[in-house]
Amino acid sequence: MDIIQLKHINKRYDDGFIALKDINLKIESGKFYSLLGPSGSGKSTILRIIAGFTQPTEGEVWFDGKNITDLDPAKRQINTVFQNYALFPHLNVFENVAFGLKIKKLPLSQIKPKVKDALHMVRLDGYANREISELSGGQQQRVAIARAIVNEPKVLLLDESLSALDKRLRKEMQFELRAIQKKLGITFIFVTHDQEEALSMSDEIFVLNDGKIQQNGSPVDIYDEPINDFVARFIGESNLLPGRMIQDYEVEFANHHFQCADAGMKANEKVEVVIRPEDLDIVAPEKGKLVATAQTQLFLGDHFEIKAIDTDENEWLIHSTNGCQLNERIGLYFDPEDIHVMRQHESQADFDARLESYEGEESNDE
Ligand SMILES: Nc1ncnc2c1ncn2[C@@H]1O[C@H](COP(=O)(O)OP(=O)(O)OP(=O)(O)O)[C@@H](O)[C@H]1O
Repeated sequence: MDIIQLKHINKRYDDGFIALKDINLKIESGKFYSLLGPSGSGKSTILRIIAGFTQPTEGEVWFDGKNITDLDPAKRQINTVFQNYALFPHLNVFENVAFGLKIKKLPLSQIKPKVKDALHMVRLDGYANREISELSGGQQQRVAIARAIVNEPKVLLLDESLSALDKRLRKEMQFELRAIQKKLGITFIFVTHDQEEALSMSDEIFVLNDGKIQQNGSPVDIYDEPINDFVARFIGESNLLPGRMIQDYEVEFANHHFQCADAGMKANEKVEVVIRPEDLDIVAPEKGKLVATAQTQLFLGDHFEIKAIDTDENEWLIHSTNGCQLNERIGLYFDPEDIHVMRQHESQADFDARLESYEGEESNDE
């Protein structure tokens, strides 16, 4: 069931800047979503519109079957965890978590067990009397989550809320957040510009750029079938080459013809081809689909990262468990289903039309 729906949301800020352009999205209950995009793409604006802190210029926000576009943020069953956690430094852990319940004038006899449960959920049993300044970054993050979940929201919004943590702690909190979401069974909407974070945590990702949703789908869909070159470049590393459709299931690039898994484009249509670095294997030159010369090689612990130039002068990035010698002639091997074909140089209007038909197909599938 959809818990949140944004319908044709546009946002123009007071200075005339258009931050969101016709945003439509559906959020189901009980799932983990990410809004993923570069800085300035409009992620936080979407979150603030869902929370009610920012009003859309046009469009509607629906929650649980009701239009809540004009509803006061405090009356929405939605809580937000901000990037800086916004904890009260002069209050201890218990008081921070209890704050919202006290505002609601709940008696202490009801507040106490609720705070205890929330602290247990984020594995901070026994920390109730600690001062905020006596906590690590990860613990502060967990207090902020406890403070949000103690209100029993149906949706929790998290705005870049792991970005202040160091890399190791961030990884730990990614697992923890996912575990908390599963345990609570409520919807999380997580804003991040980190594609690895979004891929590893989410049931579904919305990729944003320039105030528009570029693609939405499961992490695997988005990684394996990027809809345009922005998504292909933004999500993971890619080899992107210009090509041409010969016929269904046959494409030309790097001056060769290849079998591929794509159909439905016109013969001769210009396309862009994506092959992920980990889908390339290094083989003997006579066994390769292309022949290339290795230029650089880095050992990254569990694989080699190799750059090579093929006989048509295209540069390739390869992630392989086999290394090679510099300047060695190598064969590059890939399967037809590892070739992802996208239309080339689409105008914005063509892109929008295709996105619309793609979204139409998705809703037909439901
Ligand atoms: N109050 C405002 N007035 C004018 N422009 C704004 C305002 N708030 C945000 N913007 C602009 O709207 C665009 C989207 O901002 P938003 O904060 O939603 O992006 P974001 O994707 O969350 O970026 P970041 O990852 O840097 O937080 C940016 O270009 C930003 O400068």
